[in-house]
Amino acid sequence: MGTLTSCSFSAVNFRFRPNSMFRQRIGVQVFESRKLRRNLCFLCRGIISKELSREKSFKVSCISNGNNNDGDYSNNDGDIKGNDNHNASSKESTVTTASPPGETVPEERSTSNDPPPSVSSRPPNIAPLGSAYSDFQIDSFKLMELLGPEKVDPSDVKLIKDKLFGYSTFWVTKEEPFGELGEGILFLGNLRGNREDVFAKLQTQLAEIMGDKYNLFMVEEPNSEAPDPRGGPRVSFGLLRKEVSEPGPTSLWQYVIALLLFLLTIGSSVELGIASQINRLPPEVVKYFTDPNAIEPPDMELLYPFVESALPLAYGVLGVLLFHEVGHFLAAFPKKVKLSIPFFIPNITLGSFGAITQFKSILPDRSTQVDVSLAGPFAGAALSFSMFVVGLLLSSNPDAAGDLVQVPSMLFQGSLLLGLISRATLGYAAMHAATVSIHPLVIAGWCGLTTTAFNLLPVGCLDGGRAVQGAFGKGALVGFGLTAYTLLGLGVIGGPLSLPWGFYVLICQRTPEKPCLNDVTEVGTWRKTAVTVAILLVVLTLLPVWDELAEELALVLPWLTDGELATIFMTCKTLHRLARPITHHRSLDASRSFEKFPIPFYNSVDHFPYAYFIYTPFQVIPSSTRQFWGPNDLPCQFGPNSSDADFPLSREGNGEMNKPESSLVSLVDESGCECEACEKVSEDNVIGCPCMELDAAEGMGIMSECGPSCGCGSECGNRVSQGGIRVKLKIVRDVRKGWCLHAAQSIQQGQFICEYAGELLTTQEARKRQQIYDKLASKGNFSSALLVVREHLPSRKACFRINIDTTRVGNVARFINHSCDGGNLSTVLVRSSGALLPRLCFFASKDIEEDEELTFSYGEDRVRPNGLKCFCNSSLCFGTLPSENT
Ligand SMILES: C[S@@+](CC[C@H](N)C(=O)[O-])C[C@H]1O[C@@H](n2cnc3c(N)ncnc32)[C@H](O)[C@@H]1O
Repeated sequence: MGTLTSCSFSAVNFRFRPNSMFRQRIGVQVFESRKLRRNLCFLCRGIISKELSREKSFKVSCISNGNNNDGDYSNNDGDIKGNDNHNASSKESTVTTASPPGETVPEERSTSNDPPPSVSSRPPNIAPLGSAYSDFQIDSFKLMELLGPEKVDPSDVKLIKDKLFGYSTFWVTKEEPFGELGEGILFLGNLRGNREDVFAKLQTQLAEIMGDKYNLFMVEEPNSEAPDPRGGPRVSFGLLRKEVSEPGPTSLWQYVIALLLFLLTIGSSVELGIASQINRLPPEVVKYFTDPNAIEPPDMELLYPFVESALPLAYGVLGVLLFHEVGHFLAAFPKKVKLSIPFFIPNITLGSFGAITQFKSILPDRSTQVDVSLAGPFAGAALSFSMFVVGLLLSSNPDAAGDLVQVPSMLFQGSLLLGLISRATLGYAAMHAATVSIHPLVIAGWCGLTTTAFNLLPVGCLDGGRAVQGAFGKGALVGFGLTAYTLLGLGVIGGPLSLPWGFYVLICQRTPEKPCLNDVTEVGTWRKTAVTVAILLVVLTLLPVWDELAEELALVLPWLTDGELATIFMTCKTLHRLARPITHHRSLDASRSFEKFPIPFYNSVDHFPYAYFIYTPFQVIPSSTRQFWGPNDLPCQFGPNSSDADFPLSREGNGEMNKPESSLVSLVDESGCECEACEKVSEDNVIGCPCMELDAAEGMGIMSECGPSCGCGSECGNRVSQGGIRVKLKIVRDVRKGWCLHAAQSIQQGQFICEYAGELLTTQEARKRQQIYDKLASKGNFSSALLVVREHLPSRKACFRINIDTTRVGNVARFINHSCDGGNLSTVLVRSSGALLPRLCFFASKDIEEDEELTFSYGEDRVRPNGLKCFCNSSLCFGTLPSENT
């Protein structure tokens, strides 16, 4: 975020200066090269400059090998001259400075009569393939010279040495090349006063002598063997042309790119806002987001209704970006440091990775470098942290309940610092549930703080890298940078974003910042402290809670729905590894150990490992509960083997189920049966309800069992359907019908199979749900299991209607498919004495072989003209599945 750089985008200022001799020979190539350069993208410019740099260093090494005495051409001042000119200019740039009395001059300095390589560079005269090759080689060198950045004028060097430096300021003893491509001059020598005072004086005098032509840098003397006698490092002064050392203006197409990136960042921020509402999104969209290969891309119009509610989060993310950039600009303005427009980097996980902002002028000193670098992230972090804390407070405020979104609580384990703050605010219990409801501001703040932390990593020209370079020097940055890269590479910090971020930095932000004008004066203690604290906070923010995470995951994962588990699966390798055994375990027993025998899933046709639903062995009232479904050996205190107090649906020791009997009465439509025939019966007071015949036609038997009002216990022989499933079953995936219930053993005619257990709904709720199910089923990939049972009162004047929905909460009966010939199961309405409501149970209507599919007839009516296609394969198949008006 708001990362400042002058490296990646800095255009090297090249000037074409052909003289007559070369104008004709290389004019075309130069023109082509310049044209090419204009067409290069701004990222490629860096590469080009590196290529030139390599060429340059080769050239310099040739000179140092002693091939500098008889070159054919010279370009001391950047122009191409003949031999004589070369000699003349060589003389011009020769160091003739005499050492003042008493001053020690190193031997190699005092004998330095050769001009510095940057001033008198020339091509080698090796011509192994003859003169043509030699000409070609020389042309290449000259071409590079011509394309290279403009050098310091030798006449100016002489003037500066004569007028600028002296006994009272700095006594020059040697000159060396300076700058990325050796285009400047570095004056080495002895300091004659306080370095800051001398530097200020030299800068003022330089402006007087040369005007605005050059920048003067104060840098540490390279390879100095001893410190300065006045304390601190020995210094030297570098001279660079202004147009070479300062980045060029922002071009039109850079504005265009910045605009495009900004629009993309708005898009990615809105996308983050939509993704944060994962619990509200249509299931097919969630499935597609979590596993894009699993299903066809859903209609993205489905997301339109979520855009509006995504905006607050998007505004939060964009607000942090804005604060960050404003922070940089506010710190840069008083110091007259110019900044470029920000190039925002969109990112779908955080909304944005921040921005790349270029320095458009040389920084005056290292303190300014620290201040401008830290101001952006500090401003962004201040806003992010405020949003984060306010969001956490709103998360436990009942008035804001409507705005909350649910996220897996384990996501808070992704950051040690933010996780601890969240736990302190939301409480231990909330953070240890499977999901936690939070205000979108928490997500915006979290993303802002994470992005800020990433940008404060001490690497290259990220904000953190530049702050470390300013506070502790370039050497320290190398050490910090290597550590940060290693931690990112190993995934120790940054979680799933560590690699994308590492690549982003390597590609766009790896080069350290250029030196400041005064690159020697150290920053004060408080600035060093601020940088150190910032780096510490970065590590604490990006460090996940590994030990605790593993412990938490063991508790949390089995409680997640399949969609949530799939999301976790995709997040990172560790979570993938931890989620895999849960998925495997789920495919082993659909009943979550509630039944006597495990009921496994088998799928050889597609990739679905199991069907997700909440298991209930008996009828229940609708509730938004969560269910443990993972390996039993996990350290979980809420599993199926736990006490009833912990888990309301657990099996009692005697095999009986806890049934919420008393509340079931309210679910019955007390107005009686609302079917047309029954209504007629009530009005006309005619005895005999045609519904009765309908039930008889459906072949539904009625059976009485002992129940709560009987004195007998659970061992009584007249409680066949109350002891749970006693036959081995399995669930097999079929390519056309979806999941199917099969016998995993041979079953005799008349044997009890299972109850049709699920949620008991009011008729109003049943109708509402059926509408939703029909809509989802019409789009494919959805199977509903809502059954309506009508029972007539003995008076025959009315009938009760019971709606059992096993789609979301149910038992294995939800996998029994329809067969037009009635299948091999019969449905029986079982009434237990003392129980208010009957239960729908399945018995084998014929002998069933092992592996045979268990089916029954869903009914005879087909009221919908375009009903779902039936694949029962029976000779009586009607072609479509039965349907009636719910
Ligand atoms: C109670 S569920 C049965 C389990 C379902 N097959 C599953 O995968 O969850 C009823 C749904 O199964 C499918 N189904 C049941 N019997 C079928 C049949 N004979 N042909 C095609 N689909 C059938 C329909 O999608 C129906 O809505």
